[in-house]
Amino acid sequence: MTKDSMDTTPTTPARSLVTEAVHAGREDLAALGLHTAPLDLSTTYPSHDSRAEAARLDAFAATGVLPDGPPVYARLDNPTVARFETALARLEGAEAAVAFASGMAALTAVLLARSAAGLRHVVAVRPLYGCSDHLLTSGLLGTEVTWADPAGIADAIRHDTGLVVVESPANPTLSEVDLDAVAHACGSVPLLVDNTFATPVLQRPVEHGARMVLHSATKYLGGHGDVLGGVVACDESTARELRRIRFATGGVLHPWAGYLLLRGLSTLPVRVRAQSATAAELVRRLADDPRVARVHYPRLGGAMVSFEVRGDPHRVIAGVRLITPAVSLGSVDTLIQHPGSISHRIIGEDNRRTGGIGEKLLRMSVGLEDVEDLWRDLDAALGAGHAGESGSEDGSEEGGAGELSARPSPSSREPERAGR
Ligand code: MET
Repeated sequence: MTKDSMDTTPTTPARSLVTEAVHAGREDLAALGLHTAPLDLSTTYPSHDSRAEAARLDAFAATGVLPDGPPVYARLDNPTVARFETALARLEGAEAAVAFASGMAALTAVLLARSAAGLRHVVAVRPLYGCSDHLLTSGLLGTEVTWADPAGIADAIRHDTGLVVVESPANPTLSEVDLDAVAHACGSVPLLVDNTFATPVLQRPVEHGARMVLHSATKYLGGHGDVLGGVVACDESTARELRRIRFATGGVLHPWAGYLLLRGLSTLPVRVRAQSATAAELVRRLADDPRVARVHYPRLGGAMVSFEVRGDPHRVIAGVRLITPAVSLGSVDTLIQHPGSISHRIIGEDNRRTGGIGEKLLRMSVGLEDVEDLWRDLDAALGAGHAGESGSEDGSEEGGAGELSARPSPSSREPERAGR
C-alpha cells in the first residue's frame, strides 16, 4: 500500500472496533492480490532522479509530512510499519500514529518534540510506569517535571509547560484518573495518556480530550511477548513533529515488528475481553482470600490485577509454576512480577511510596489460560508466600484506585471499587 492510498481520516470509526482491528491498514490487500501485509525490509529505496529525491527529503525534514511514493530511506518511514500506524490510529480514533522502537523511545520523542518547541516543563501524575517516571524525574532529556495530583494539574501548569502526562489505569497500582476532568484542567496544554493497560478496546483517550495516546506496543498490541515497540496516536500536526524527531534521532520500529504488531491488533479485542473476564474472576477470589490484604482492579476492568499479600511477595513469585514469573504484560500467558524489584525499581523507595507502590505489592497480567488452572497455581503460590508468616502484618499502603479489601470472611463476594 502506498501512503497516499491510506485512509488517514479515521476520527470516528464507521465500523465496529473488532472489524477495524482485523481490516484497518489492510484495505488495499485484496486489490494487490495479497492476503497478508507485505513485509518490506528495505533500508533504502532506489531512484535515478536525485533532484526529485533531494526535494522530497527537504520537504520531509522541514515539515514531517510523509513523501508520496517510496520513503527515500527507512528512517523516514516504512510501508509495513505504516500499516500498523494506520490501524492503531483507527482503533484509537486518532488522525495519525507514529511508531517507535519501544514505548520509551515513543515517550522520548514526545518530550523532545515539546522541548524543541521551547516548552520543556512537564506536569505529570504519579504513578507512572517506572522508566517513564525516571525519564521525567532524572531530567535526562533536559525537561523539568512537576508532579501533581489530578486536582492540582491546573495550578502546576506554567508558561513553559508543554505537556501533561497521566497513565490510567496506572502501572502498577491500576489507579485511574477522570480523563475528561484532567483534559479540562490542561486547557491548551496537550494531554498525553499512557493507554498501555486499557488498550483502545476498553478506553479511547482521544474521545476524552487527550491529544496524544501512548502505548508500549510490546504489551497488549503485540500480545504475544515477542515484539518490542512503542506508538503515539495523535493529530496529524503532532505526528509531523514526532516524525521529524524520529528521523533525527532514529528510534524507528523495525518492519518485522510492525508486521507482528499489525497481526497482533487483529486479535486484540478478543484477547482483551477474554483475559479481562478471567481477571475479574481472579479478582473475586483474591478479594476473599485471607492471605491477600488488598486487591487493586480498575473500574474500567481489564486484564491487569495488582494485589498486596500479607506474606512474602518474593516467595509468591518463587512459588508460581504455571504463571510466568516475569516483568512485562499483555501476553497470552499470565505473568506476575514484583514492581518494587523490577518495573518500578529504578524510581527508588521514596518515590514508590509516593506513588502507593508498597513492598507487598504484586502485579499480575492475566493471560488466556483456564481460570481454574490459574487459580490453582496462584493458590499454591500464595500458600508458599504465606508459609512462616504471622499473617497479621500486611505492610500495605493506603491509596490508589479500585481497591478491594480482602476479608477473612467470604461474606461479601462483591468487590468494592474506589476511584481516585
Ligand atoms: C524494564 S521493567 C518494565 C517493563 C514493562 N514496561 C512493565 O511494566 O512490565
